[in-house]
Amino acid sequence: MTLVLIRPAGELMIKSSYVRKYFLRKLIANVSSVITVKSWKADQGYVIIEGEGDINKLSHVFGISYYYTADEVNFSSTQELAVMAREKFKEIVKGKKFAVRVRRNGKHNFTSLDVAREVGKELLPFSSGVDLDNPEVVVRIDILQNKAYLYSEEREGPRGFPVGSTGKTIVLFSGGIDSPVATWMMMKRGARPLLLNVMLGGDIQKKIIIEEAKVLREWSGVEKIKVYFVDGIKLSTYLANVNKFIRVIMLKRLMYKLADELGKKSGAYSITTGESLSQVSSQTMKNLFVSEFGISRPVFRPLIGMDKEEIVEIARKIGTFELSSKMPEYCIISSKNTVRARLGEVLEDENKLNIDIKELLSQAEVVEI
Ligand SMILES: Nc1ncnc2c1ncn2[C@@H]1O[C@H](COP(=O)(O)OP(=O)(O)OP(=O)(O)O)[C@@H](O)[C@H]1O
Repeated sequence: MTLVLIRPAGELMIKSSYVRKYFLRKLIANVSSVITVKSWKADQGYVIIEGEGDINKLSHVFGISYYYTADEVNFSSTQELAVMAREKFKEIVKGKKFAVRVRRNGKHNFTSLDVAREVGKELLPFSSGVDLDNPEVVVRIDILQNKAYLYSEEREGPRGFPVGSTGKTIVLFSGGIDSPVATWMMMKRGARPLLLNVMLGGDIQKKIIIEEAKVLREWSGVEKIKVYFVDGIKLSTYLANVNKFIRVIMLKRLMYKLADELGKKSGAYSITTGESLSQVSSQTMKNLFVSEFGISRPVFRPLIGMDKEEIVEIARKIGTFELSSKMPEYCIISSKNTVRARLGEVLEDENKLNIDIKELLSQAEVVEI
């Protein structure tokens, strides 16, 4: 059995005690999906877990700032603690420049610096000296009242809120580079994503999307991810009669309407897209206004202010970039697209289409990952 310490994201810990407990329960549920949790307790900004498994997997659990394994010791004086720290760390600092970092919670008649000095003095003879700025090894001690946790390596978590803690969002998911990143960013804020794809590209597109959803699933803890595949070819036949300059905007409106309807059915209160301002002609401010006009759910666009390089960097980090790059160009609805669609004209043409969004959605194929 290993002792795992988690420092939850700061945002989570400043909530009122009731709300904090809610978030912590979600966090532990998601942690339990990647390691075995035998027991856990929350103590002054820490979650202390007795468990086992591969703790590297905690790097994919939102809501964690830092995580590490540690030894727990009881102590009654700083001298006693320094001796215990010497026994644990003397081999690790051997021949190395080291630093001692102490964090302290609770009431004590000593400071963190007092402990760092005493531990430093004990370890000095085994090491090649103290270097506070560029140490080769760091000796770390977290003090919680009369207990101390000794460790040398702390790992950074992804921060954010636990997935599933802040509600569901319908993601318009094309499977290109942007929408997986937008999904991940909403998951980072605790949202559980339901992916909606308007299938215009056939089996290869579908296969890639499922693979991308599997990558995102590695970040979603206990929450499964559903993908809804809507028949896009059927949808595009309706668009054949629409003026080619507004065809793409019309398609976008229909996608938003599908997402709104799915949100109604599944209790999701928002829609997420991978749009970034003016990246392509359908993403000008005017066209975004026309696309989402009359949609009842708020549309979240986590990438709105990012450029392509920034988006690609995140896609690489989360592991979706390779898959997105394999996405073939599919069925061009129109290559001529206005940058300033007129709302009146679009709404008028939309009325003539007479598309049954509910029926289209009810025929969607659903894959759960
Ligand atoms: N076939 C589709 N099914 C569902 N949503 C889509 C589809 N195509 C586009 N979208 C949504 O519209 C957004 C903008 O798509 P667009 O094709 O204009 O730009 P993009 O830069 O290619 O986006 P992405 O990289 O996500 O494919 C996408 O991020 C996604 O949210």
